[in-house]
Amino acid sequence: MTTLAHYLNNHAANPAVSDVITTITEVGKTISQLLRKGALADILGEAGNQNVQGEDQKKLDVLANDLLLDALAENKHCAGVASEELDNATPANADGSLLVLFDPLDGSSNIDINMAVGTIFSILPYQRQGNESENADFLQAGNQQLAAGYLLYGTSTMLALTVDDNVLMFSLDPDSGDYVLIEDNVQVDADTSEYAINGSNYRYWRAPMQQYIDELIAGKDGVRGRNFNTRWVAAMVGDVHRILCRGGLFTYPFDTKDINKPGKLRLMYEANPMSLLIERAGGSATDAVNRILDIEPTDIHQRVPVVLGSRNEVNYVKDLHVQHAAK
Ligand SMILES: O=P(O)(O)OC[C@H]1O[C@](O)(COP(=O)(O)O)[C@@H](O)[C@@H]1O
Ligand SMILES: [Mg+2]
Ligand SMILES: [Mg+2]
Repeated sequence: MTTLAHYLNNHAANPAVSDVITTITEVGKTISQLLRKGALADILGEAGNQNVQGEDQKKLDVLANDLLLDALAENKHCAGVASEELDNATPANADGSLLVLFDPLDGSSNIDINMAVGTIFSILPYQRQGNESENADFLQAGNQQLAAGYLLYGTSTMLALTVDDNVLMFSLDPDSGDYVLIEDNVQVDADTSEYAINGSNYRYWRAPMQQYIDELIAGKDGVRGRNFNTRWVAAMVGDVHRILCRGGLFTYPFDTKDINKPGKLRLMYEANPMSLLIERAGGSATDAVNRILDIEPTDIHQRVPVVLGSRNEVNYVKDLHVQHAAK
């Protein structure tokens, strides 16, 4: 049996990165325990505030954010954190060599209905050690990430982690409190017949995305010549986890529902970490055309359209977008 602690001590290259991963995953245990208690822990419902993005915060969004913030402030390697729930990045230890970004609670609309939620994290190098970190320090492309992953609080708690080019899956043993390695070198199938999208936004999508979904719905009677199946967890962690387990395509595409939001998902603490996991597992991650990991960020909370998963299917979507642009 290989535990996360054993793996990080014996196989991971960067001890500072390992230490920060340990801090995040320890907080994950606390969040997991709170979720198991559910309503009995008074963690459900609204917090009564909005975050910087104008979204109503749930109690658990705030709680998970505070737990991560407090724990990372104590970690000497962490120079600063940026979070979905914080207006600006918060400096931690000026001598730290790492910056940590997180979505403390992904899938907030699932909290109150006892469905899967998660925590997504990304670790970047900090270049200006000895100074207090600020927003600009975080504005690095996703290809600079040193490690990334998510905790999925589902029927069991799982950790998907990418570090040193490897993608690993761990399961939290509730008895021992250890994350136990269940899969090394996770790979995503290149082909799939399963896709995830919030179809209620159809009328707001661009023509190539509408065409793509029309083709999938036509199934064996259309140009694709085979049937496709829809799955939608309403938490990106859940949908990406399914893709790491059995392939698939996940998209939250560009839409015109709100002209101020060119996509729902956030680049720095949702799309980038998930893209690193998916690419390292042999899949693809794009904004429909461009590689997400090469996007140069301009804002820690910027949004981006996301199309990721099995690479032949992601390429199919990209080709449709390129063809439409050439018309
Ligand atoms: O409400 P919708 O349109 O189904 O959107 C669901 C998407 O929004 C998100 O919940 C956004 O994340 P947060 O819950 O962290 O804001 C994604 O995880 C998920 O894929
Ligand atoms: Mg999220
Ligand atoms: Mg969130």
